[in-house]
Amino acid sequence: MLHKIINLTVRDVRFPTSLQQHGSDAMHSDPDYSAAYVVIDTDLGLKGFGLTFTLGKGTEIVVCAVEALAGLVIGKPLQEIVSDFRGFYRLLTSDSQMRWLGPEKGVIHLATAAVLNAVWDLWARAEGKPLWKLLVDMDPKQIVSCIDFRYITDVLTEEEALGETGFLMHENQMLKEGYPAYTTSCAWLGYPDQQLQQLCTDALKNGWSKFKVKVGADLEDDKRRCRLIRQMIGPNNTLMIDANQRWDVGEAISWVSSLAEFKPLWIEEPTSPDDILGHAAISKALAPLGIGVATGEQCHNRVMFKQFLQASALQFVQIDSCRLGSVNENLAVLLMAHKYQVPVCPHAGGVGLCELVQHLILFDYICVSANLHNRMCEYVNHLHEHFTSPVVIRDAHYLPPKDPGYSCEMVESSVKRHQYPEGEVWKLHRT
Ligand SMILES: C[C@H](O)[C@@H](O)CC(=O)C(=O)O
Ligand SMILES: [Mg+2]
Repeated sequence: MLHKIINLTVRDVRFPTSLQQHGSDAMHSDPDYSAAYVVIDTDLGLKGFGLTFTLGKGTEIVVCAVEALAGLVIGKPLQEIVSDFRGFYRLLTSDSQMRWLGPEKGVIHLATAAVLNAVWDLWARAEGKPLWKLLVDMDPKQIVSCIDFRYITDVLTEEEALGETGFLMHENQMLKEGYPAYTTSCAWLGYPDQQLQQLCTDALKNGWSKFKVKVGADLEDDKRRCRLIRQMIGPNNTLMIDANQRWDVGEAISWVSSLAEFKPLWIEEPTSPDDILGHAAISKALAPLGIGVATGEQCHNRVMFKQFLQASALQFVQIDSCRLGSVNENLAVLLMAHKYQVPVCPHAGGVGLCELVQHLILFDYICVSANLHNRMCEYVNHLHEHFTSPVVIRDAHYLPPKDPGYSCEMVESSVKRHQYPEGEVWKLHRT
């Protein structure tokens, strides 16, 4: 723990996923899965790796924001950071000049996530544990000491939070069976029906039973695609639909009502991610149809999640390891979701997100929720080969990672090839 941070580098790493429409949805028709990839060096040689997920062009802006935050990290001993992690989170999010860019939202918060993810990775490596195990082994007081309770004490105080964690059940069950997953990889919006059918057939053979379909661009297309998938997966498997913020509130209600015959468990991001009362209205209108509302991948911070929960505006909380202020802020959301008894189903559609978020949901199950009803973690099957400790999926379950850290170290040759604009992959695509 005597490691002192002596340097922080950040690189713009992009994958040309849009060429084959991987990751496409009703609002993001050309998504190049990308990351602002952070490496922190320490005086004793140990490194920490972190990232935040972005799409193509936006990455360069996040890289600038990470560079702006670097000065707050370099020179700090790891021990000093983790012995007052709440204070360090505040230092990064409350800098009196940079907070004007957020506060705690947008580019500056994505950058905060990248930096803090690297610090958590460093801490877990220093302890020789995968991050989920580092969290599970902490006593509840230490967990709670990592959380900034500013703006959420009307819903969750520090004392209450102590009572929401610490069951320590089911670790062995997770090690044996893993955490249930669903797949989004069969039905990105830009995939033709034939590809969708083929991918769905393969997924069923590989034991998948929960599927998410992108919707929202054209109602007739949505009906055809949902019918196709429902016919293939049968009545007992689970279907979810995701509109990526395409509709106004009234439109969301009528559009989703016309897809109700396909029995989706949830409609994800039906409207603007900032419209809490709009989500509440949609939730209320769709409840009689048995369809819940899921959101979170573009929910800025714990304060927004608090209000979504207070307003009964969502029935599934989708935490994101790179949108919120890293583990610290995600812990706050997990504990608030538990208080409201709303299931957490993490978002993972992006590069590195599966690798990261599996740690958080394992902690949630083992120490907070102890419940698997209507709970599952998203899985997408792209780009795992670029990580040194890629996720391991068995029978549609995430197996707990064993390597020390937060699983987001990238293979250095992959980083070099995909670095924008000088990597060889991008030289090829620009000629
Ligand atoms: C642009 C991303 O692929 C997005 O569509 C992911 C997403 O909404 C999800 O995984 O859910
Ligand atoms: Mg989504």
